[in-house]
This record gives sequence, structure tokens and C-alpha cells, in this order.
Amino acid sequence: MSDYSSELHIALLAVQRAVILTKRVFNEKAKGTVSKDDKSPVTIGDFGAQALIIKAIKHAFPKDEVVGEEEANTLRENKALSNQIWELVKGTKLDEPSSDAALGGELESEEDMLKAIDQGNSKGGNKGRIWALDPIDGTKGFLRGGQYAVCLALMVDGQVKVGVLGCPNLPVDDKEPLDAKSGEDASDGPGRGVLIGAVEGQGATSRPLGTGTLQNPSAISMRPIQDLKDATFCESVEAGHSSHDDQAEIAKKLGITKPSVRMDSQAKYASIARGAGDVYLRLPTSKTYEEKIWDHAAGDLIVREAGGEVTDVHGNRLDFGVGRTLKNNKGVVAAPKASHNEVVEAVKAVLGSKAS
Ligand SMILES: Nc1ncnc2c1ncn2[C@@H]1O[C@H](COP(=O)(O)OS(=O)(=O)O)[C@@H](OP(=O)(O)O)[C@H]1O
Ligand SMILES: [Mg+2]
Repeated sequence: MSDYSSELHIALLAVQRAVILTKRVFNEKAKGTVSKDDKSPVTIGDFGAQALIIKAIKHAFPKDEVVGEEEANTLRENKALSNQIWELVKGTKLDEPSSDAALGGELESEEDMLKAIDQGNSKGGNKGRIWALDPIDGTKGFLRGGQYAVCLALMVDGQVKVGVLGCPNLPVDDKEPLDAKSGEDASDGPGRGVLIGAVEGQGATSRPLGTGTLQNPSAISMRPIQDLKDATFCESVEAGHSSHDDQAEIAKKLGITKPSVRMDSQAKYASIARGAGDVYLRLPTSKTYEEKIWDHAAGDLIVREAGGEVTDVHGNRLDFGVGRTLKNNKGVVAAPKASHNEVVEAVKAVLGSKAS
């Protein structure tokens, strides 16, 4: 039986390398959006980070498939854009040569970059080894200088086995509690950047985000919470992605008095997993939207390995084995194991009262 140590190692390094690129994109102000879709914009960093990570996975595990958020069609139709991304991607490497070599070194050409992006086209499913990749999750947060995450998870036969989240704008300190400002611009703050990982059955760990070597990991766990009324709960910044109104009503029902912490991306899963917050609520805003597996796979495992439970609004575990989306689930409820049931009951009560 695999202990997934080499998969975790490669995933941590690959995410580290991708973050070098996303930071360059941000700092060079080359962060303009490519897609006009207001709900989920795409930046040039999304394409570059996807290429770098897929190159690393395919080098280490050639037979594995990848479900990646982006595809290269737009770039093939827009040479200038493709070239702009290639100029950023080609110089991006880890500081430690042996770590970079473990990822297969640099992409060789612009065409190689486009091919790597398109290798994220797996249909997903419940057979074999499939990685779920979100090169920049929380793109709106990224653009604002707020929270974003580079997210990578390995699923085997539809079960998440390895999860990694690179959160460049979260504090390094696992115990720094969230406050109302945690989701705001943090791009230039000192002591920021954390890399979190988990392997099924082996717990979750964090270490500072580096640029080539992996520092010693610390075990992370959710905060023990005696009474839910003292909980800190996280939600999306975007009201279009999850229903702020329903979430406020649920919090009230649970007696939570602290204001919600709004932040973009899977930094929400990362934050509750390390005890900086307690509960993550993502209530559907539409009957038709299907959550994407790359927006949840790594966070789901990390929270569960840190002592939490993650389900949909009906209390069912998220099903990552049915394709590129979570079509069997609606919404997300993540909370410490001992309190999770109480949160789901409150969710059901609030949503149920609106059913008719
Ligand atoms: N309608 C709707 N409902 C739910 N979710 C949606 C919806 N539309 C988009 N998305 C996805 O939300 C991802 C980001 O979620 P966040 O909670 O971080 O929100 S946000 O960052 O504040 O936008 C975001 O991921 P990224 O595109 O990687 O940022 C989208 O995949
Ligand atoms: Mg996303």
C-alpha cells in the first residue's frame, strides 16, 4: 500500500513553484483578467500556474490524469497572450536545483506549455489516479491582493488521498486567529505564506511557503469548540458564490455572534483546519450550479484530516468520483467533527423553511 509520501512531496514542491509565478504576475502587475466572465475571471497567472503544475505531475507520475480548471484554446487563438504567459513561465523555477529537477525542470517551449495546460482535460471519475488542480482559486481575491490559493489534490478511485493548498497571503502562524480583515488586502504583509498538506489517514501539516526547500512541517488541527456560539465562521466574499443571507440566518440560529469572516478561495478550508476559524458555510445561490471538484478536493481532505467533517447541505460527504463537478452534492458545510451535526441541522432548518 502506498503511503503517498512521494505524491505529497511532489505536490508541495509543485505548488511552491506555481506560487513563485503567481506572485510575479501580481507584483509585475501583469495580472489583468483574460476572461470577461465576471463570476469567475481568469488571469494570465491561472494558465501559467496550471502549465507548471501539470508539467511536474506528468514528469513524476506520467500515467496520472489531471482535471485542471483551465484549457489552452483561448491562448492558441491569441498568440500575443500566449507569448506574454510564456515569458513569465519560462523563467520560473525553484531556488533549490534538486527540487526543481524533481519537477522535471523547465518547460521547453511555448508549445510545450500549451500542451501541458491541455493535459488538464481529464473527465474525472471513480477509476484510477486523477489529480484535481485549481491553479488560482479565488481569482477575485488574487486580483484584490486578498486571499487566494493554489490547490492540488490526488484522487484514487474517486477518494481524495493527498491534498495541498498554497496560501500566499495567509499568515505563516497557524494560530493567528481570523478577524474581519483577514480576507482583505494582505499581499505585502510580513510573515505571510503558508503551505498546507494532508494525506489520508496521516493527518494534516503546515509549513511556511518557501521557494525551493520544504521546511519542517507542523501538525495542524481544528480548534476544540465547546459551544458553537463562540465559533468563527467563514464564507465567500462573493455573494454570487454562496448565499450570505442564508449563512447569516444559520449563524444566528446557532447563536454565533461574531461577524462572519469573508475571504476568497480554499484559504477558508485552510484557516479552519489550523484552528484560526471554526466553520465554513457555502450555501447554494442557484439550483443549477454544480460545484467544481478543484474548488474543494484539497480542502475537503485537509479539514477531515485536521479533525473536521465536510459534507454538503444534506449532510452527505462530497462525492469526487462523478466527473469534473460535484453533481451529487449541493453546497458545503465544514465544521469540527463534534459540532458538525448541529451545524447541518441548522442548515436544514433554514433551507427547509424556504423550500415551499
Ligand atoms: N455560482 C457559483 N456558485 C458557487 N461557486 C461559484 C459560482 N461561480 C463560480 N464559482 C466558483 O467559486 C470559486 C471561488 O470561490 P470563493 O468562495 O473563493 O469565492 S470568490 O473567490 O470570492 O469568488 C471560483 O473559483 P476560481 O474561478 O478558481 O476563483 C469558481 O469556480
Ligand atoms: Mg476555484
